[in-house]
Order: sequence, then C-alpha cells, then structure tokens
Amino acid sequence: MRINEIFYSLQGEGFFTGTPAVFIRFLGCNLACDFCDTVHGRYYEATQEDILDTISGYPSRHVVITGGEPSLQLTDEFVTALHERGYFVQVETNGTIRLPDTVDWITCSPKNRDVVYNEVDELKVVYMGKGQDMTLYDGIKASVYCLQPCDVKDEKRNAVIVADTIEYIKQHPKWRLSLQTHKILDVR
Ligand SMILES: C[S@@+](CC[C@H](N)C(=O)[O-])C[C@H]1O[C@@H](n2cnc3c(N)ncnc32)[C@H](O)[C@@H]1O
Ligand SMILES: Nc1nc2[nH]cc(C(=O)O)c2c(=O)[nH]1
Ligand code: SF4
Ligand SMILES: [Mg+2]
Repeated sequence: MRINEIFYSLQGEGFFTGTPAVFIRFLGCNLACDFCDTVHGRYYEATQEDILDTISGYPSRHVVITGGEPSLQLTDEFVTALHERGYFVQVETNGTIRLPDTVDWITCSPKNRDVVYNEVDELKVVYMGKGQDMTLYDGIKASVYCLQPCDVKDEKRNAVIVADTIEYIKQHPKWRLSLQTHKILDVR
C-alpha cells in the first residue's frame, strides 16, 4: 500500500472530534480540490503487516483512514485485519467510489454530484461561504450532518467563512458546526 503518513493524534473534525485516533493517510486522489489541505505526493510503500505493526504501538483502537482518497486502496481484507485487532475503522471519503461494507463509520465529504452513497454515517460538507448550493446534498441521508468552514489560508477570509457557516447552521438546524480543531490547537 502507498502510505503518505501514519500518525497519532486527536480526531480534529466532525462527530468524533477530540477522540484519540491513529491516522493512516493513503497516497493518491481521484479529485484535485483547489482548497485541499493534504500534502500530496510524498509516500512510502508498506505492507498491511507493516501498517498493523506501526499502529499497534499506539494505545487507541480508533483508526481514521484518510488521504488522498482512501477508497482507491482500502480493501475488505485490510478492514477485517483491523477488526481482528480490535480497531474501530472510520474512513474519510469524497464518496465517489464505494468503500468495503465492513467499514464502521463513513464520513463522506462530497465535492461533486458523483456520490455513490444515498446514506452514510456522517456527511461533512466543506462550506465556502454564503450562496453555496447546498441542494447538492439533499439526496444523502446521514446520522450526523456537519458543516466545516473551508480553510483558505487567509485569516480575514476564514473569519468571514466561519461567520457564514454559523449563520447557515442557525437557519438550517439539521447541520452542526465542525471546526478543524487540530489547526486551531496547532497539533497534527
Ligand atoms: C483531505 S480530505 C481526505 C479524504 C477525502 N479525500 C475527502 O475529501 O473526504 C479530509 C477532509 O478534509 C476536508 N478538507 C480538505 N481541505 C480542506 C480545507 N481547506 N478546509 C476545510 N476542510 C478541508 C475534506 O473535505 C475532508 O472532509
Ligand atoms: N487531527 C486531525 N484530524 C483530522 N481529521 C481528518 C483529517 C484529515 O486530514 O483527513 C485530520 C487531520 O489531518 N488531523
Ligand atoms: S477529494 Fe479529498 S484528498 Fe482529494 S483533493 Fe479533494 S479534499 Fe483533497
Ligand atoms: Mg486534514
């Protein structure tokens, strides 16, 4: 498998914010969002056994698989191997390619209309500001609906986006705020 990075931190975003978790970031994506905050490109090859060995050194049994787009590499076999070792498997996906059914928690953050799911555990939409077409997500049911302000790496514009996000949520209360708390706290 092509691994961008493996690290131990707190889930910074969405429903599980604050939960200690082992992050496995796979290399590669089928989209190229201009706002993407992942550093793509760098990677090393690792076998499933290598990965399981690396993550066994951390005390948490909550794994977050992200990327890149994890659905390009994640297999049922690997999810099963994680389950056998007692892990809860959360996956961050853009929703364009189906994940193994064995994944415990799908956090879907759609970027276009080509989403293969009509139901996920968590829908996490990146909000760019007032006027964003939210009808795009009408057909996707979720247990939790998170709206996450887009980080555009500009303090003033970020403040406007956060204010717009809060305003949208107050007017559409099925949504809740998801902040990228790891950036606020300056941790990974
Ligand atoms: C880097 S993506 C990797 C997983 C998958 N490709 C996806 O897009 O869901 C992880 C999460 O970060 C979000 N994200 C990426 N860049 C962001 C930014 N600049 N501001 C806020 N959220 C961002 C994505 O929408 C997604 O929810
Ligand atoms: N702390 C922390 N939480 C995260 N939740 C989703 C992340 C991601 O990049 O997918 C991420 C990340 O990079 N760091
Ligand atoms: S789909 Fe996810 S990883 Fe891919 S470019 Fe967009 S935000 Fe980044
Ligand atoms: Mg991130």
